[in-house]
Amino acid sequence: MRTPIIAGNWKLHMNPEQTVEFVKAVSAKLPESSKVESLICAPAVDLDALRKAAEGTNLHVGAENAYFEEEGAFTGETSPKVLKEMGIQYCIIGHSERRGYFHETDEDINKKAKALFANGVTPIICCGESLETREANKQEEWVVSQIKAALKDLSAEQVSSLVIAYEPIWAIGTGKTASSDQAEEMCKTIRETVKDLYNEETAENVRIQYGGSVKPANVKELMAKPNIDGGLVGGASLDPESYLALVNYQD
Ligand SMILES: O=C[C@H](O)COP(=O)(O)O
Repeated sequence: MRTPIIAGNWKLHMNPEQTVEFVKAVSAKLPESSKVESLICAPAVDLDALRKAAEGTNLHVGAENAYFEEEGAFTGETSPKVLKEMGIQYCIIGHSERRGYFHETDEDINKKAKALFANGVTPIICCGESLETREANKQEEWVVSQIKAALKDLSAEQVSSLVIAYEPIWAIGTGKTASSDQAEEMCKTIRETVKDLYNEETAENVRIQYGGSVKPANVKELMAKPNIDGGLVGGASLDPESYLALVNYQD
């Protein structure tokens, strides 16, 4: 049985003080981790404050990006080894904003996944098509190719434990959510791709999130779909009340 995972992706928002305030506001009302995993992925500059504030609560902590090298002359990058040392459990990789603005390739994302596993941090691997690709009805082949590239040479055990986030680019921050049927259709395709690449057990274990204008008003419908195991939420994760409504969608 897959435990649902609702993750906030704060992007370039929040400072350490706001982070501590946020955790204070949500910590008493988070669901049990066995019921729903509540996660916040924060900017690197907030991670220390977030991890300390979240200690002893049901809030899990993740980063928004990491480099594939552990140390060296790589100005401005974040080390997966240091994430582990800081007690960070998850790290988003391959978000469409990283692919688009920072020119990250499928190969980089595969290297980052391996570096995170080498350091005991669980990757959340993002994939998703542009509006142009969807209008050309090529979304399935696009996403399948991103998944195959990202998972290259990972073991079945590793893939069982990671998280995949399907985020159609046209639905991010636009208020235009994919319909729950569109989201389910692609999450199902992703699970079938994992089954083809590995086996049934791995496909049953891997958790697949949908991201793109997820809000308290639509989370329940999305989470009711059999292949959607969670949400990766931008805007609606910044406000404590809205975040609590998302993670407590079962109530
Ligand atoms: O990682 C989160 C996604 O980019 C979705 O962002 P959004 O919920 O603001 O549309």
